[in-house]
Amino acid sequence: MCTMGCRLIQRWGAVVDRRAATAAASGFISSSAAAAVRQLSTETHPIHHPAAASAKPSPPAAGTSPESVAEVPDVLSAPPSPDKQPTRVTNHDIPSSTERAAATVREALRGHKAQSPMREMTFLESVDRFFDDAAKLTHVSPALLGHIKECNTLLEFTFPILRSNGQIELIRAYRAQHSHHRLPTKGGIRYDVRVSEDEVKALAALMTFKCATVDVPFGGAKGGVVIDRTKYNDVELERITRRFTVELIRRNAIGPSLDVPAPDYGTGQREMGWMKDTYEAFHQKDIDRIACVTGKPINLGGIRGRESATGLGVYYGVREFLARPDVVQAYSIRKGAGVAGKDVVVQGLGNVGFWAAKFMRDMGQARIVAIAERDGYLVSRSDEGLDPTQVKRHLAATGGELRGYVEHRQAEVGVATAAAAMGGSTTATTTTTDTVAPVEFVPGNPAEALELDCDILIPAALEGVIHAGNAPRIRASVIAEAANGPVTYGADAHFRTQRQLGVDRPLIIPDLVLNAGGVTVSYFEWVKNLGHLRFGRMTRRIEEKTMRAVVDVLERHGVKLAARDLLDLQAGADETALVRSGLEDTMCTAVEETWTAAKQSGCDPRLAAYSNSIRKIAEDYGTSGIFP
Ligand SMILES: NC(=O)C1=CN([C@@H]2O[C@H](COP(=O)(O)OP(=O)(O)OC[C@H]3O[C@@H](n4cnc5c(N)ncnc54)[C@H](OP(=O)(O)O)[C@@H]3O)[C@@H](O)[C@H]2O)C=CC1
Ligand SMILES: O=C(O)CCC(=O)C(=O)O
Repeated sequence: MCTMGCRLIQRWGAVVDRRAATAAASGFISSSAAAAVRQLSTETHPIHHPAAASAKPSPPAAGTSPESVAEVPDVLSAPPSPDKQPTRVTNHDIPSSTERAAATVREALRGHKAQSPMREMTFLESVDRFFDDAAKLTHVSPALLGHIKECNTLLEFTFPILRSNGQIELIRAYRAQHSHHRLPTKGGIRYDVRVSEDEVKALAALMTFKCATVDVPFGGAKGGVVIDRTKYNDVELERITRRFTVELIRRNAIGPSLDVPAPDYGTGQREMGWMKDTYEAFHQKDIDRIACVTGKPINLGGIRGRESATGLGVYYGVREFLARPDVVQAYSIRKGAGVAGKDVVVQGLGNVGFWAAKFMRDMGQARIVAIAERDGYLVSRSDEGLDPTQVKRHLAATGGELRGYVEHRQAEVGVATAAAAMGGSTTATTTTTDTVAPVEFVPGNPAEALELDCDILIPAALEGVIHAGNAPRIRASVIAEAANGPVTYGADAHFRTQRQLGVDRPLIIPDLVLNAGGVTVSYFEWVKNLGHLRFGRMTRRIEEKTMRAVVDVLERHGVKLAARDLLDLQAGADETALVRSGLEDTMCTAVEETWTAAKQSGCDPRLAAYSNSIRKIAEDYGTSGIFP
């Protein structure tokens, strides 16, 4: 363990010995592995370090002007700044999975770099720069600001897994815990080849500020496993997930009161179920053990509404910003107030993108004009736009490819039309139309979709997609940050310059506010798990009876209610209704607080959200003091 000011970095090289290999070979929990974990979990690896009386503010990040933004982030080879990165200690050569991952990333970045020759800073530097700019709007002391900004703990480790072909492979993984001012720390687990130290630290910092923005009582964390999940079968993915969980257990980096993971890019309910099951195997005496992770399947203690929460929160957030006449005026929002009738482009139809698109269309009456995925993008020129559910179904059938969607729909509609002509019944998917909406598939670089003419652009895949290189070509009136960090500091600086020049710039609804629905409902799930009771279970029927009595009184006084109103009035709130109500309230409050601060400080919503959260965290330190 080494301490550097307020920052504690813990790293352990993997114990790549025969015993670990045998444990992995046996499909994970062999008795020897269990014994090893038991032994290691008794070691003390304290990760809660509020002590920071000697915290010094970190120096400003390199490249401090928009013009000096560094090269497009090469997440693998970007040189670490010496003041922040202690010498890497590992006890083995670079794992083969990391080498393969590196090759894949370099390949992907080649296309990206060809697109944007501008120099750009890393993700973490970008987050740090936003923090620094926002900090100037607060009256927090430089020393405390330094403490709030730094990542407290970084775990980096490797572990072996046995592939189905009998080969042993080393996997690299991370967990960053950015702040322990509130416990547990909280944040998702990402499975992707681009996962790196810089990325998890940036994402963990965003979690800290996001939780403060929506008043969710957690510190920020984020984890990641460096794999291309498409290259592993389900058995291998389960082994990786379970072994990763054990590596967290042995470092005291998972637990209901310590650190609570959740889904992120490349993971979902399934992985959270495996993590929970693994954690439980080692903590049977802990009555709160299922609160060790959120985003679980409902039958394993998950909560209704978590899967769609981030996307629904995105819709609520956009709706709330666009409902404000002063926002519409300040950013000259095309087509004026409201979501209805707006043209929307979505990048990434995963968990967040799908639900965001669905709610924008179904609840907001927006038109989804384009959807981008890895292999290209779909553009619709019809009045009704794209139906995200149909596109998602196609992606599921093709293993994630948009290619073939147009032909597939044509065939579907053709069959339905023929069936209808023969007097046969039509299916639910085809009753609404008998001709295929004019949809075009544009193969190739999905990033081109970001530059399409639209009202609302929803990047819902990865960070850094709107950068200094393509920012001048973005035509959207609103950029709704469903992903974490999709707009770089360089791009943001470009848009701010536009403002100074009196040119219209997009309203950027920042990630700290807009995608906070996920962690908000994770908080509800955690509370549900600690309470050991489903929300609404004790109240729904009594609410129904009370409302029935009220309706009876109204009817006795001659008030006639329509059947639909009667149903609505008498429905007691179940878990889904309560979760959505809590989510909507949280999002509305966050937008209100953010926009109020933006007006007071004369800044954009991003800096307003950062500065509000910095103030809240500083207030926590002010009242709790600094240990010891
Ligand atoms: N899940 C959550 O609750 C939350 C997630 N977020 C953030 O939202 C973002 C998305 O997360 P999530 O939806 O969970 O992840 P998913 O893995 O569910 O979905 C991501 C989608 O984006 C696609 N994609 C990848 N690269 C590109 C590209 N270049 N162009 C277009 N599409 C692409 C992926 O395709 P493929 O499957 O082929 O890789 C996948 O369909 C991340 O930034 C995450 O941190 C934020 C808050 C909460
Ligand atoms: O649900 C959670 O706890 C975390 C969600 C997350 O990772 C995020 O908001 O980026």
